[in-house]
Amino acid sequence: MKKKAIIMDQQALNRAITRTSHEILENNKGIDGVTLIGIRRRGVPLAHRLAEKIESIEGQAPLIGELDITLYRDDLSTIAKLPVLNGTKIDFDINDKTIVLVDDVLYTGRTVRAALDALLDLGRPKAIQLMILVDRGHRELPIRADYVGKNVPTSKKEIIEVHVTEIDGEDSVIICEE
Ligand SMILES: O=P(O)(O)OC[C@H]1O[C@H](OP(=O)(O)OP(=O)(O)O)[C@H](O)[C@@H]1O
Ligand SMILES: O=c1cc[nH]c(=O)[nH]1
Repeated sequence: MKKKAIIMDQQALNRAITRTSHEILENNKGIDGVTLIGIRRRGVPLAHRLAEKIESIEGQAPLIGELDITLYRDDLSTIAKLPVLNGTKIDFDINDKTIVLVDDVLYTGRTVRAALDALLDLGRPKAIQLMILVDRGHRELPIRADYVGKNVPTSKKEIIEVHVTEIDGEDSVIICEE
């Protein structure tokens, strides 16, 4: 994979978090009953950043959970023989909550579909919304994001790499090509 271009630096990523935090608040008329659930791995630090920003704007922090969707991917058989659901941490009742799912990249939509399955096994939320840092197109399922950090038109040969300080030591979004 050759690095082609940096499409978001730390400042751009921060601005996207700030804007989408405002959009989440505006759309839900505040944060009462709203929870953020990050999809592992990089959706989790992004959910924490949104929660911090929302708290700084609203004076109230939303509850945060983490979802590991390994068991629910529809390409599971190609990933591992004995997969384990090892990282789901949702310490609150999701019934009747508005859940904002958070992930770094939206591509085919299969990860989000799996996340919806995983969540609906845990209860009956009032609504589920989707925040994505980078929407690169090429959907294979009828899924769209409610809040988008940046739309990046891509070819299928390209790859979007999201780096976050908490996991990768820096904040950046890079487009790579074969
Ligand atoms: O819309 P999709 O086609 O499902 O692609 C999007 C997913 O792909 C990436 O995860 P990946 O499975 O590559 O693992 P990673 O999180 O370890 O990078 C990314 O973090 C999204 O969760
Ligand atoms: O380009 C892509 C596609 C799926 N997941 C990623 O992280 N990047």
